[in-house]
Amino acid sequence: MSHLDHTPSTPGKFKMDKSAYPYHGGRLRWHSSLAKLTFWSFVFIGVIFIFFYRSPSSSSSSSAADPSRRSLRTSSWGGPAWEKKVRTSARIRSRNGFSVLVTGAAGFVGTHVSSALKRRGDGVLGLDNFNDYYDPTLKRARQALLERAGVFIVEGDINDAALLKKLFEVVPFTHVMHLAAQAGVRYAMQNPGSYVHSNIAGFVSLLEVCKEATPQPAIVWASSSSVYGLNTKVPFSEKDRTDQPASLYAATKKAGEEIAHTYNHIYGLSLTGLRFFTVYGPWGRPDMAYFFFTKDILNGKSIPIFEGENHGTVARDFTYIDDIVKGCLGALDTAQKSTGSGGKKKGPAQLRVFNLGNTSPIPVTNLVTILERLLKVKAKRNVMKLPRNGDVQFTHANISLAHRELGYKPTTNLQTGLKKFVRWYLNYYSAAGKKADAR
Ligand SMILES: O=C(O)[C@H]1O[C@H](OP(=O)(O)OP(=O)(O)OC[C@H]2O[C@@H](n3ccc(=O)[nH]c3=O)[C@H](O)[C@@H]2O)[C@H](O)[C@@H](O)[C@@H]1O
Repeated sequence: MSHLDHTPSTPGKFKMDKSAYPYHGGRLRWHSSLAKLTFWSFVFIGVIFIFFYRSPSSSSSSSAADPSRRSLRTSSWGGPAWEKKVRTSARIRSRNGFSVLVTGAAGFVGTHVSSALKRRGDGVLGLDNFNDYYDPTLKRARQALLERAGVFIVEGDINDAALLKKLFEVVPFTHVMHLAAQAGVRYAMQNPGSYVHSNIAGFVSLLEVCKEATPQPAIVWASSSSVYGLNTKVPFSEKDRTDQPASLYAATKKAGEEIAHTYNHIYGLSLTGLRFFTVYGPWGRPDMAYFFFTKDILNGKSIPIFEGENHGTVARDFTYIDDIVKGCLGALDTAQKSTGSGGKKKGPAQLRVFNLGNTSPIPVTNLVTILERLLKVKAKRNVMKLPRNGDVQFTHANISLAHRELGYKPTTNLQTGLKKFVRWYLNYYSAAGKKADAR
């Protein structure tokens, strides 16, 4: 029974008792019809007014019109003060530096990459729609962090072509680091539309604007280890098949790789896809297992630990955020220029895909043991069969291509990386708790 079923019936309050109306004459009926007509006219005018008042203007984020994005605000942009902020944030401060548009800048990887670029003197402008797929206060805290570093995040959606065009008018970006996406493997069963909206429509919207830009930027973007899907050949190499995705999330990332091929082929856009392997670390994503395991272990809640058929090990090639950031910067630094301009291809352009993993898969049960040691709390383990909702049993990256071409060399093992995560987690949430107590 839903709680609505418990709503008390209050006939005395809500039921109209006919006897309470003393008038039944013809004149009064005429009066009441006139009153009804006036009333409904007002309602009609009111509805029209509300409709026009609330419909988004061309300068607001289209995300607000799409409930699947769950963007919390209608952003507004434009105007001299806003343009000045955009320009200042994107200004290059080192010799041979880049000006980079980072989409998904308030996200986990986006925040780390933005601050690393800014630190070395590149110009960085962020773009993020601040949707509420997970706690937006964490995204706002990351935004505050970047603001202190001099990175401005424009609030808007990658599907907002007018906004993207405006950004390229204001700044001739040399590079785009495209990290905005609907992440998470299992959530795709709950909200498939949001994956299509961000990972496919959003990516195309961005590429359409990039291809028209003069100069065209070079684009580095986040694909995913999940594209290997049901591939059983390990370690996963870029040459392996990726045509058996196990989740819609994986399918949209795979689609992204094909879309990248098309825009490279037709328009001469330089495109580099990075297949991230289960990235973790400080300022991470609360929807990921290492993050909510930490929370639940501390709260004494049991944690679901997946295992394969016949108690088979479920393992991931967990990769620490600082290593991923180095891989992203390596990809930007080695990206060649796009060859087209104003929507026309002038010659062949670079098209690349790299694995960015750690090359040492760790069973999820070991991850939990490390967390128990770091948190000094025993986990309540609830071992269960890997549900059929998109998860694969095992990931393992072959990173020799990224090593050769990008100089990528991960140096952080899971024990060390989780130690840094736990330190951040305890600090961040104890500070947040103190703030809440003070309110
Ligand atoms: O590598 C990637 O490309 C992907 O990595 C993660 O996906 P996933 O590896 O599934 O990361 P988690 O959701 O944190 O799961 C980690 C491990 O914990 C396991 N798990 C997850 C949830 C749970 O309740 N119990 C459990 O045992 C999963 O099966 C998996 O083996 C990210 O969520 C994706 O956005 C990303 O694209």
